Amino acid sequence: MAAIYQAAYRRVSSLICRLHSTYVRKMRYLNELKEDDSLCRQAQTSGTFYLFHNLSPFLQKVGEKYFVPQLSAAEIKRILEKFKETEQWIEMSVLIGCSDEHVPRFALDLGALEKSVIESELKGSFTNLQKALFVVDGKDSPLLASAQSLLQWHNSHQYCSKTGQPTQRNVSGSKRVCHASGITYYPQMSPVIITLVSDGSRCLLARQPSFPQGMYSALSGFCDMGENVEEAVHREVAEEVGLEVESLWYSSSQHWPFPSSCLMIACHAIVRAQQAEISMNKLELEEARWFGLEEIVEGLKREPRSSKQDDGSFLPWFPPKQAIAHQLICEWVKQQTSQLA
Ligand SMILES: NC(=O)C1=CN([C@@H]2O[C@H](COP(=O)(O)OP(=O)(O)OC[C@H]3O[C@@H](n4cnc5c(N)ncnc54)[C@H](OP(=O)(O)O)[C@@H]3O)[C@@H](O)[C@H]2O)C=CC1
Ligand SMILES: [Mg+2]
Repeated sequence: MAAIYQAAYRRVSSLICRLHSTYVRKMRYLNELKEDDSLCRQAQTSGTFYLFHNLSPFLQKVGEKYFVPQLSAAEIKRILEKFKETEQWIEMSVLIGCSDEHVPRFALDLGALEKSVIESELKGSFTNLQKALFVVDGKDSPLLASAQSLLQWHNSHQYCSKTGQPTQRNVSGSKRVCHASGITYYPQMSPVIITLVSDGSRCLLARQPSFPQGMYSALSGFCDMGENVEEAVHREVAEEVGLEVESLWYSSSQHWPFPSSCLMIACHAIVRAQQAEISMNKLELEEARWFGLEEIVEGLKREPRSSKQDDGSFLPWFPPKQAIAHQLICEWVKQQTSQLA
């Protein structure tokens, strides 16, 4: 009788499985890989690998385009053999996703091996993430950013902050455990709000001293402990430019790997036009000012290279399309132009 029930249960389960979308099956599979060490170890033998060297991703250049190659486990072993290293290195990789066909993707940092040997063997170069993110295809940059953030997190969480004992990672790299204290550590992200303030007809952009010359961006800031997104937006706008937000709405979010794993939560905010006088916080900002629609449209067309003028000053330009600040600015332009139409 039990066997009949079991067979019926299996048939229903497999039917449910077939009914699930590709996306749902993929997410379920990834979750299984995170939870099941032996399944994940097995997956490493059939997976593909993104290589890093001291947190810089490996890129190949074909003509003017940059690609992020996915290497097979066999190719990784071939590189390791060159250094007379064993395939145990593969265990240091972290799971970062999988294809629709359930081919798992891992990231592996070979920072302890000679960079130039790998580069000449694989015909490419390890490129600083600050450059890599902006030259690769748009679909690859979020993957590189999350892979690098996870590798960086493992790098800096080797020890338990309570006992000082080494922590051990699971096979997928989704967590680390201190066996002495029983504490489980999960990869951390810092929530950061980014807000494009408008007074109805102008928008407010600012420069931090560390920004490249001529670049202006929306206001941003780390959320404080216990604060919600709305409170963080109100506080940051008050702190940085001395204005009181009247209303705000959420736009979208983005994982941002600088300085290390931020969750950027992007919002639009409105301040009253009658109370729009900026009082800038000079400790955080170098400049903050209002921009009209025309100036924003011109700035969006400008390349950083073409912003320098003959007298040495810089015309304003805005963050590139990979940054969520760019998206906020484009949304504001759309809003304004639809109001004018
Ligand atoms: N993707 C995008 O479009 C954009 C992304 N950003 C990102 O937003 C982030 C935050 O922006 P920013 O305006 O500088 O933030 P803040 O205005 O909060 O100022 C940064 C300062 O806050 C302190 N701080 C508080 N909490 C943290 C934390 N968890 N991690 C690091 N520093 C913290 C540090 O001060 P102290 O050093 O004195 O302790 C730091 O220098 C940056 O990492 C930046 O890369 C910013 C603009 C655009
Ligand atoms: Mg700030």
